[in-house]
Amino acid sequence: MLPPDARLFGLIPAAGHGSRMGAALPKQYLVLQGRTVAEHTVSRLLACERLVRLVVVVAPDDRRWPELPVATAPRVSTVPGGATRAESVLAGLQALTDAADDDWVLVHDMARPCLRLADIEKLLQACGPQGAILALPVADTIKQADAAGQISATLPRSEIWRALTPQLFPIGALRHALEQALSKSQAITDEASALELIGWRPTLVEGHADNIKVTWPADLPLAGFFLQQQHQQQQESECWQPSV
Ligand SMILES: Nc1ccn([C@@H]2O[C@H](COP(=O)(O)OP(=O)(O)OP(=O)(O)O)[C@@H](O)[C@H]2O)c(=O)n1
Ligand SMILES: C[C@](O)(CO)[C@H](O)COP(=O)(O)O
Repeated sequence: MLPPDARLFGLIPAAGHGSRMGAALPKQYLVLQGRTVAEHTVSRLLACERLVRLVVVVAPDDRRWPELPVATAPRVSTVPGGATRAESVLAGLQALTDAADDDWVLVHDMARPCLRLADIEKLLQACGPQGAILALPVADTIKQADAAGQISATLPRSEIWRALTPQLFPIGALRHALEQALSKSQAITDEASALELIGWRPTLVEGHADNIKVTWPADLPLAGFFLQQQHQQQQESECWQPSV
């Protein structure tokens, strides 16, 4: 469990340009259910009342972010990102000047707008001393491919999980691990892999399958469906009255 006396900060890497989406604007500014992906995602994190404040890491040439209502939320601030996700996350950590090394940070992709508050709370509760990440066990059989696109191995499915975000770590440890990985030009695609490189073994916490990362064009209508489904479920639960 997150240490009761530790403060919790949020960090959203949002400095990417969404090349795989191939849209006319960065995917975090595409609209789903009447709001941008960015507004959905930031709102999901701000729903966590334990979050002291939230740093959003934006592209240095981002002119859209300041136009969003969430940009003026009291707990939100921004910092320019870098050329890679890891550099952007490190820039966000360096902006947490009011945080101590033993405070904790929740890193969540701006591209994951369907995150549930219940999953954030589950992560905070299940977190071990070496951090934790939301993840999903895989249902399909996993094949490893060779350079020619042919099967080179079938991996043990019971040991395979798909990493999601948020990913939760002590701020000092994450900053050190990212600095180490970047100084050695080690390719890392999530925060946990940087900690693994310094020998940490973060805890895997099962999340929900609707916490998808909007990456490809086909992900957009799916994320829209999940947002609509979650909104409907919330309305039904608010209207539900226990029978006396
Ligand atoms: N230099 C970068 C690259 C990515 N990200 C962020 O990291 C998250 C996950 O990255 P990804 O889905 O790859 O986003 P993009 O890099 O924008 O997408 P693509 O790789 O298709 O260009 C996104 O919220 C993205 O904005 C970032 O902050 N800084
Ligand atoms: C962090 C992540 O979402 C875990 O699956 C993923 O690694 C991000 O990868 P991306 O290439 O930065 O989208």
